Amino acid sequence: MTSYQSRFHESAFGFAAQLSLEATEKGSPIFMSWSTRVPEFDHVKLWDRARGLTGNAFLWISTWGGPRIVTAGSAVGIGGTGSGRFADVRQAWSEITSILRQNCDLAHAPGPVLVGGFAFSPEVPDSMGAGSFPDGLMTVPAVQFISLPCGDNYVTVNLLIRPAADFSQVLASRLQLLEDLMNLEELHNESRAASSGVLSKIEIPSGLEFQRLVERAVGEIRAGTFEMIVPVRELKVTVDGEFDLSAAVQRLLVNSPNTTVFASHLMGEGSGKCFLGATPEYLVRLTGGTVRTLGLAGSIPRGTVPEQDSVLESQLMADQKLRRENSVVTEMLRQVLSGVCSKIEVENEPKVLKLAQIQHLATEVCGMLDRPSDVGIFDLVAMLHPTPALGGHPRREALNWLKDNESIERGWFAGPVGWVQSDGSGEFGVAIRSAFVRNSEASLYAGCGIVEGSEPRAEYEETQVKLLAMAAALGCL
Ligand SMILES: C=C(O[C@@H]1C=C(C(=O)O)C=C[C@H]1O)C(=O)O
Repeated sequence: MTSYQSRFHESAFGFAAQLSLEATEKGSPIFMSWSTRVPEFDHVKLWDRARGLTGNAFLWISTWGGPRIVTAGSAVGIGGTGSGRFADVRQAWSEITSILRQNCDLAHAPGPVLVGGFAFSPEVPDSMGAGSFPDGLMTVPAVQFISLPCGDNYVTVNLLIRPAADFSQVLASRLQLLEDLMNLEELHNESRAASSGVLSKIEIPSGLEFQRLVERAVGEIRAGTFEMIVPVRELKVTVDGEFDLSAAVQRLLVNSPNTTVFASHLMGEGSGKCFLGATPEYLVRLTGGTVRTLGLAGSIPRGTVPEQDSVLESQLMADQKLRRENSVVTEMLRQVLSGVCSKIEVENEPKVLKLAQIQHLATEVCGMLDRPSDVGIFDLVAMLHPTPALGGHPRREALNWLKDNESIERGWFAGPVGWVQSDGSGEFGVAIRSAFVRNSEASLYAGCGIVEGSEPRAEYEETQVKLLAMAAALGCL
């Protein structure tokens, strides 16, 4: 045991012993979150090691700022089902935070972080079988690593301490896990058979059928059923061997500017399953009562040379159809926030958000919560999801039509994925530009906003462009 590891032991065991006495005296449990500062670490290597050691690992690295997070294992898993999945998690998290105790020798330690995500729609039957992700699953990790924007890095061990119960075995195993995670220099690539080639690629539905779906959607728009809708398609790729998830995350980080890279790995039956992506869109960011959300809709490809790129950018800004798409989304966000916020600010005009292969119209909407103690991040998620950018407008009519007409299960695609801290701050991205990977099979997804005047062929091509980043990351272009 190195000297700092023995310091970890002394400090964490001392704190736990004190809390155990208190819990026994009070006759009720205490949730311990013990943190210490550590040197800078390699997030992707840690995540890879965490999934190898525990099966349950989460990574979040965002260009929106905020913390960079890697977690390992689970101290508490919180499931949520059906349309109440957000409220289920909110309730369980508030129970945990009400019995939370952190060691107070570190003033800025982040405390426990709740990480995970939710399915796009809980109403869709699970055709992915036991391999898929649940309606909602957020985890208080056994061990977490957080890099704060100020440059400080913390490691935290979380543990539920029950009255009159022995905590020492579980704590010792969490500290052992921490030690194993931190010994990165000893990390030899666990022998996972890397994929040696693509065996098959299947479009669901076929390109032609998807274009017909878009055509039907445009017909419904003309008939007045809804104003905007976002059909999604899937690309199922099978490879020989296994996908290299660590390389995929690394590639996303390097090749996807202006996005948040996330990767949630869970133990499946007998093997792991992973949902990962690099999303340019956030559903909600909450800090100190300030809410931010993003209207991201209206897209055009990037140019191959700078002159062509700026011509395309001007076209994007001038296109009335695309501007309308963006304003439908922004208006809904504004309306939702106006129910719970004051001082709402909406940018006058969209900005152009440039990604590697595509550029989007983006309008930020922000406000101050009127009653931050009553309305929290899970309430905001429940109100905002799904925005017209991923469902349609009006919401109910659009979702009903998708349920009857879209031939895939979205799973966690386009659902909220993110993290929350014990003070209620946190962020949820919209999980697009993502894939669900299990063994040798990956499902990549892409959708497109359809409004009056949308052309099926152009929309299909837009989804092709949106699939590129994930396909390149997984090595199956
Ligand atoms: C549905 C997706 O993206 C959404 C649709 C967009 C559009 O149609 O212009 C743009 C950004 C996203 O809100 C996707 O990437 O799959």
